[in-house]
Amino acid sequence: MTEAVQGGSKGGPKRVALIVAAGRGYRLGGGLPKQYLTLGGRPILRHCLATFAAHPDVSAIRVVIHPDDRPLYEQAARGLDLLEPVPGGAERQDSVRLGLESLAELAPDQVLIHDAARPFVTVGVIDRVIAALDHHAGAIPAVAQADTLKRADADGRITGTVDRAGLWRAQTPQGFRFEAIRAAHRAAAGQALTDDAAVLEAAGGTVVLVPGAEDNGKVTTADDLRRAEARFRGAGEVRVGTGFDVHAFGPGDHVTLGGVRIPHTQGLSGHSDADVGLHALADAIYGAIAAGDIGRHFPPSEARWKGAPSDVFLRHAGGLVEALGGRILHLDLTLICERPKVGPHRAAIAGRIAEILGLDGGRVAVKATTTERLGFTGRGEGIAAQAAATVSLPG
Ligand SMILES: Nc1ccn([C@@H]2O[C@H](COP(=O)(O)OP(=O)(O)OP(=O)(O)O)[C@@H](O)[C@H]2O)c(=O)n1
Ligand SMILES: C[C@](O)(CO)[C@H](O)COP(=O)(O)O
Repeated sequence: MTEAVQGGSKGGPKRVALIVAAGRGYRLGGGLPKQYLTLGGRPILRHCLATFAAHPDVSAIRVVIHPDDRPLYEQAARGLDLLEPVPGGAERQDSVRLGLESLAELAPDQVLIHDAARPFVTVGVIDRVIAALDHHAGAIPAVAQADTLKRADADGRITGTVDRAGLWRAQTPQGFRFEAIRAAHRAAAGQALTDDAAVLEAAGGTVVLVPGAEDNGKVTTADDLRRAEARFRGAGEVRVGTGFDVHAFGPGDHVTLGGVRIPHTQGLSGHSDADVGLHALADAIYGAIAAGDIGRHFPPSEARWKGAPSDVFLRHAGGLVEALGGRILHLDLTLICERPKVGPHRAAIAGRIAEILGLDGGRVAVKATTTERLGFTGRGEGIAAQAAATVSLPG
């Protein structure tokens, strides 16, 4: 992604997600910082990155990392379109401040500050924070305190019962008008505040609560990690989707199939790069998660998709699966044409598809067939593609 930030897909404010991932995870213990531990087959950090990356109203994402974690970060961010990460500081508050300073040159209107250690953030929670920012300088998701609260001394003897009325547990993403929170963080440096709402409050700003989600908990202790892992062991389901697409031949000297440029005596005509293979695959993935089709997400009526490389569409479909906490288990693509000959390019196509989606090569099958000179593909009028996507979703 370029270092210039546009508004969301519907226009409107430039809104950047700032993910803080520079902590060491001392309370959880173990070798690897918790945000890089594997949960459901992916690093914990990857889960929230996928959700923000799939959100249409988030223009860009920056992650704040510990300098020692660069290789771990690269692995977790593989295939996602993110801003260059920046180094964090000793405390969360320092990491947020440094992240905000790094964003200043992009001049966003709003920022959503999120803990990498909250993997189960949902589009719904993000939407509620964003909606509140229309009317307020700051908004955070929170859940009401449901248990009776006790105060105790160092020996565990109760010294009082705290009235829980009006008490809420703060979550992230915490959303703010950018300049307000940046100025507040500068002013609060050295004050040791545990969330960004407290930083804006200290500067006299008003922050409102929106409904959070019990599932949007932070992985802090080994128990939290066990609970998070249990979610993925639950009764998940496997879904299969199919996709089909056709593009007609037109003038040109190459076709793009499965993300690979193949020299040919004609091109394929279409609004985008007419990559019939990637279109069929994207539709198969959308189908598996009942998320509409490629035309709904990327309407041909919109000029910005003219000539677009189709890996954008495929990555988007894969991102939606990730945002649901799911995984693509297998893709099977069949290209149907007399010419060009697909065989010599099959491995390159499979490799490119796996690269776009961050999959192991063994999870992508590419096949080709002719129609024995019958029908429109047989007459050499165009190329057709059909695809199947097998996807697992958490229970
Ligand atoms: N210096 C720090 C400390 C924390 N964080 C991030 O802030 C989030 C919430 O912090 P917390 O759960 O306290 O994480 P850790 O600081 O890693 O945990 P611990 O206090 O147990 O070491 C995490 O995503 C963490 O990576 C950060 O970016 N920089
Ligand atoms: C910001 C936060 O996630 C709000 O609940 C939380 O305060 C950060 O974690 P920490 O454990 O307090 O550092």
